[in-house]
Amino acid sequence: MYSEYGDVYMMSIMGEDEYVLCDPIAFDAVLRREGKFPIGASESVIPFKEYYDETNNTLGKNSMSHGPEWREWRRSMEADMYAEWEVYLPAIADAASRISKVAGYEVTERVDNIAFEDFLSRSAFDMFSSVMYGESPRTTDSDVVDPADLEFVTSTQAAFELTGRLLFNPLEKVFGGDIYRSFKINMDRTFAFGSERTAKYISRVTEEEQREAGAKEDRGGATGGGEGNDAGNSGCPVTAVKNGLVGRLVNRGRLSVEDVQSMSGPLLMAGVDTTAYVMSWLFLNLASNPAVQTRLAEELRTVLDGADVTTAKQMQDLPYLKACIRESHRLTPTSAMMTKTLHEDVDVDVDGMAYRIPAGRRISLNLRAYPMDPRYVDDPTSYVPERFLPDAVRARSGTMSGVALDHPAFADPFGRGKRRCTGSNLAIAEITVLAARMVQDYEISFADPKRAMWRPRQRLMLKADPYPDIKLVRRVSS
Ligand code: HEM
Repeated sequence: MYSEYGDVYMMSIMGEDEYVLCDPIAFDAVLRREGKFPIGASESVIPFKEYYDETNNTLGKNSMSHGPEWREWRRSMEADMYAEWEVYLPAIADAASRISKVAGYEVTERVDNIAFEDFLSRSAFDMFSSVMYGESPRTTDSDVVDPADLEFVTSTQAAFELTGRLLFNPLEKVFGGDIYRSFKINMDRTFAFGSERTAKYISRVTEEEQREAGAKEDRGGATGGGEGNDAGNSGCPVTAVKNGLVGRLVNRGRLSVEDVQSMSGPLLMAGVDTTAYVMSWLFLNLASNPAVQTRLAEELRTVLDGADVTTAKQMQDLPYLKACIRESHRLTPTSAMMTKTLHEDVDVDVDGMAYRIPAGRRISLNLRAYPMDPRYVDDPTSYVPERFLPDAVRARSGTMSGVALDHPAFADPFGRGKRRCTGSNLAIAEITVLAARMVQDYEISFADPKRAMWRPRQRLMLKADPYPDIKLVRRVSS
């Protein structure tokens, strides 16, 4: 569309006309007008919105609204989601290390092997659960996996996939078709699982605390009133839940235990397959480009020398890994658009022409236009992480290439402004830690290079279809 119509055009997506801008600087004018209670991109995912209405999930409804109730919902968890990197990195690193230990066997060696794409969904679930509950459920290890956890992974995967299909076939719901029925079953399972897991976790740690307190009392050392408990004195009954996001949310005292339970399903839903899709493109790009992988393995060896990434400093010291992730987003983003809807009309200037975009009309920034334009980007269809190394970025600063490659709108897949993804730091940490571990441990390639062909397919996010079979071979040095 961009090459045919230029910097601004209109198109109809999901039955609604929307403006599409290609210039990120013009899109900045939209962002500046988003106001105090911006409309979130998630609000256009109608199947979720309707599901929350039907199941009377108040926090779910708040998350998909744009008034004071949305802000309160967001504030109730933001501080814990955007916590210091070091808070969650060790748990993520532990999960990633367990994942990588079994990856070669599970994906390549076992007769009944796990498709790499599914392995990544399980990996994302293991890492995110480690963040939520302080320990990994190890769904990537077929010897120890709990079938209930596996059912969760399959249900979210299905719900995610079916949401995409429903978006493009809204009549499915009207006529109560199979896609809608299946979507509902999988959403119910996902949410029941999240709530139940969280309840179990909270009661387990509460019991542990009571046992510890009892033991202290027996030794005559009990002080009472929760004193000496670094989980805080919020008045919350679950003072012992120190580990993990769930514990931090409960202990902050803005949400009740029941609130956290009802948020767990939606958070797992928002945090698992999104991350898996981004990782699936990254590993696909690495498998397609062995020279890049070799250079990355060399950087990891030099900086980490076999260790896991557990500190923010280590993350900073891996510019090539960062560039690989950044280049993967440029070449194969999980969504081709960043979308906003404003409460008021906005005037946008593009090439000296003024466009008035009415309130309530969707406006998108095309993430594939400038970053793939050969006038601004050399060899745009190739995967070249070197273009995102600090020297290259500095050299093009102030040029159109700098805009096309380095404008913040193109930096990552998490959106911008007040509705930016609350899980962005967690997702970046998970992707970085797992990629660092896997590339240190394995050479990642296609099982059958001749048959490794795919096309991007639009569901809720863009995915490679069919996802090629991946082969993992242990690196000699590891
Ligand atoms: C790589 C993985 C992820 C991607 C690509 C992603 C992408 C996005 C995008 C594009 C938005 C909409 C932003 C907007 O409205 O402008 C969003 C919102 C959101 N994301 Fe993520 N996300 C990811 C991981 C996560 C994780 C791990 C969580 C953690 C639970 C999470 C929780 C949320 C929530 C709660 C919102 C709603 C924020 C709001 O409306 O105020 N996401 N995400």
